[in-house]
Amino acid sequence: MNVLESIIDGVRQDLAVREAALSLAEVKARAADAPSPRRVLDVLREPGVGVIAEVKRSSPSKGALATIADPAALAALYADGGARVISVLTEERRFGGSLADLDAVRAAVDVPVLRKDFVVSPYQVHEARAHGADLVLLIVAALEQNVLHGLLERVESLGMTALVEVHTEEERDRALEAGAKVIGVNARDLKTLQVDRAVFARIASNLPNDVIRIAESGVRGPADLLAYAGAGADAVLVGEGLVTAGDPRAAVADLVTAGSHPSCPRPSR
Ligand SMILES: O=P(O)(O)OC[C@@H](O)[C@@H](O)c1c[nH]c2ccccc12
Repeated sequence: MNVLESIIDGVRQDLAVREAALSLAEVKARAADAPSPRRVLDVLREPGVGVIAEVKRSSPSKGALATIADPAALAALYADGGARVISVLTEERRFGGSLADLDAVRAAVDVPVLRKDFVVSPYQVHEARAHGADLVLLIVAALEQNVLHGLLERVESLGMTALVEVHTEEERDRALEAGAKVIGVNARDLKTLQVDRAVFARIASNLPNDVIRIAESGVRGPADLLAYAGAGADAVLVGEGLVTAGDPRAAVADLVTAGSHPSCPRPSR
């Protein structure tokens, strides 16, 4: 079993517990009662390279990164620093996240919020909406093509936006075939956990013009943002570099400043 498969194993076990506690019908009813999702595509198309700031306590590759006793306070600092979107990991076993974190962050900020998890079932999509998510991550490597299609349609039918994550050319083609409007290229291979920042340039270079491109993982500071910008990124998704920063607001602001400076390479589309 590779790392991704073993993470998904645990995710399915935890999901079974939640499904036994709360029916799909009840989750759907809660999702229907939730305030409407925000319009994410417009936010991601604003000028300059955007920053998606992640609430991330730990990871399978690095172990514990930060305690984050108050995820709402961290998210508020991120938003204050100029983050366009806040990403909240809700996977518990490897990343130390929870749906309670998502609730707390949702209540603390006005910017769009991403539910970052290993989504394999429609239940999790309705759950994301019920907890106020505006975006949902779908990882192509974790999904059969027909399941990817179905989940993407469900995300959009609830008014949310799918961030469709790829790591290879084949996965990129599958994301496009499924109708992805926002594609995240993860520099980290979830099967081996190795980071290779060059993957973004290779995979993002021949995406259709109207697809929004997010560079995920490995951003340590403004220089990495500028490199991804030069390869056509509309936004970068940053976790470790922000949760380990002494001043997360300033760390986000430094990235935002680099991404909006006139010398920053702009997506020429
Ligand atoms: O901490 P980093 O290197 O800045 O990476 C953030 C983000 O890209 C990473 O957390 C991530 C990307 N795709 C994922 C899928 C599941 C869990 C986590 C992720």
